[in-house]
Amino acid sequence: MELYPIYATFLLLIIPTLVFLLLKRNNSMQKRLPLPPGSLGLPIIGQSLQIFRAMRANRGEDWIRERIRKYGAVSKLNVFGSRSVLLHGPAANKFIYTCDEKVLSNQQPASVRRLMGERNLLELNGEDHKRVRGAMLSFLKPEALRQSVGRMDQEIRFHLKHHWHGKHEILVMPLMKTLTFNVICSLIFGIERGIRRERLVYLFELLIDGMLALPINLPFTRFSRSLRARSEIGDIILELIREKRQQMEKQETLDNHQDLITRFLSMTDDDVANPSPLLSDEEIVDNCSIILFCTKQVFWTAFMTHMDESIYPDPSTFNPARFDNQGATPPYSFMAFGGGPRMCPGYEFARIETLTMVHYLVTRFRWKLSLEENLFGRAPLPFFHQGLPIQVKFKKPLDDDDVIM
Ligand code: HEM
Repeated sequence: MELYPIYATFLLLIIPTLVFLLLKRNNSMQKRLPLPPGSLGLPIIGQSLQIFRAMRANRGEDWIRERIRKYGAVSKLNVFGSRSVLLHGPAANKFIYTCDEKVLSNQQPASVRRLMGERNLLELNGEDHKRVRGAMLSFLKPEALRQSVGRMDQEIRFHLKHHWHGKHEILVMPLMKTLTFNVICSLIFGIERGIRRERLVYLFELLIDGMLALPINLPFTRFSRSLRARSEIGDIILELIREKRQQMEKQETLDNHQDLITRFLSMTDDDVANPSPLLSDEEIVDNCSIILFCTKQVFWTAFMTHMDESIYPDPSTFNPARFDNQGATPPYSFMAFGGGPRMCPGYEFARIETLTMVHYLVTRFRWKLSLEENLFGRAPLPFFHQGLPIQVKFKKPLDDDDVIM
């Protein structure tokens, strides 16, 4: 195998729009094929610090643009100890999402693999990828999601009642993170509100923080704290698996659509005489963890394609309608949810959650921005300065009956 795409997880956190491919290690092929232009920088460090610095100063896009200007749409670089390739544009997006996995296979940097687990969907290829993705989609496809909309709605109403009602000003960004986490905890993990949910929130923050740190595993580093958090998250999910299995054995839980873990546990392979679980416990742990990571809206694979003026004129103006008519743009130009066999399986889930929230915002609230200028940055994850404060007024408060406690 010659080129490995580093899936969005780590580097795409910090380099919107880009997919990095590990350069081939096959020496004989290297002799025959020239490497793309670009420098690899210092050993191990490569361009990592430059990228971090640019991101922190909110100049990540400029850094990438400059690199593309200097070396073209395909260039080599060295990030976090991995020799990599930066690809840009719809043709590159198409290549990444459609090419044969013998040419290009999904693989994340070793540090990300340690944090996210070897068996998460982003790591899997071929039959394993198809099997696990199929299991996940059996829960996330629109027909199945119909059964979850009610609970999503409850979580959103509960959230509005507890975090928005009675307030004059709220910070949108942290609250939206809280809401997303609670929806995922309810629908994916099947965890009730309470101490275990709160512990999981805390641990996930540590986990994500470590993914943005240099991967040095010493007792005092962010990376090592993140590894410890990952281990505890794994224990919590394993505990949930044990509890749900017991419930299922006692037939206390018959609805295998109640959450994703229960769904996974209810699925077996095709061997009718002697069926085995479709997913191992390790696969359940890794894939539930990766969902939480995915929903922290960290995939910016195509950021630079979306900012390409030749495809989307005036790209910095707020105009979501520009993505409505995808027939008018070249294929693989709208990449917010990826494409091809790795297209985001949570697309409908995210859409329903967004629409439900927007429904309540429009029908129950009026709001206006508190700051004249709401500065947007990346550090390296995207964020609004001061958390995007808004002033809210209720048109029609939710009744107590609306919220199921
Ligand atoms: C607005 C919210 C979301 C956005 C913008 C988003 C974006 C993306 C993108 C761009 C990819 C493909 C990345 C690549 O191939 O390099 C992806 C993959 C994925 N997403 Fe999402 N996602 C969102 C929400 C969700 C949700 C709610 C879930 C689950 C409930 C989810 C689960 C996944 C998984 C498991 C993958 C890996 C798919 C595979 O490798 O086959 N995402 N997402």
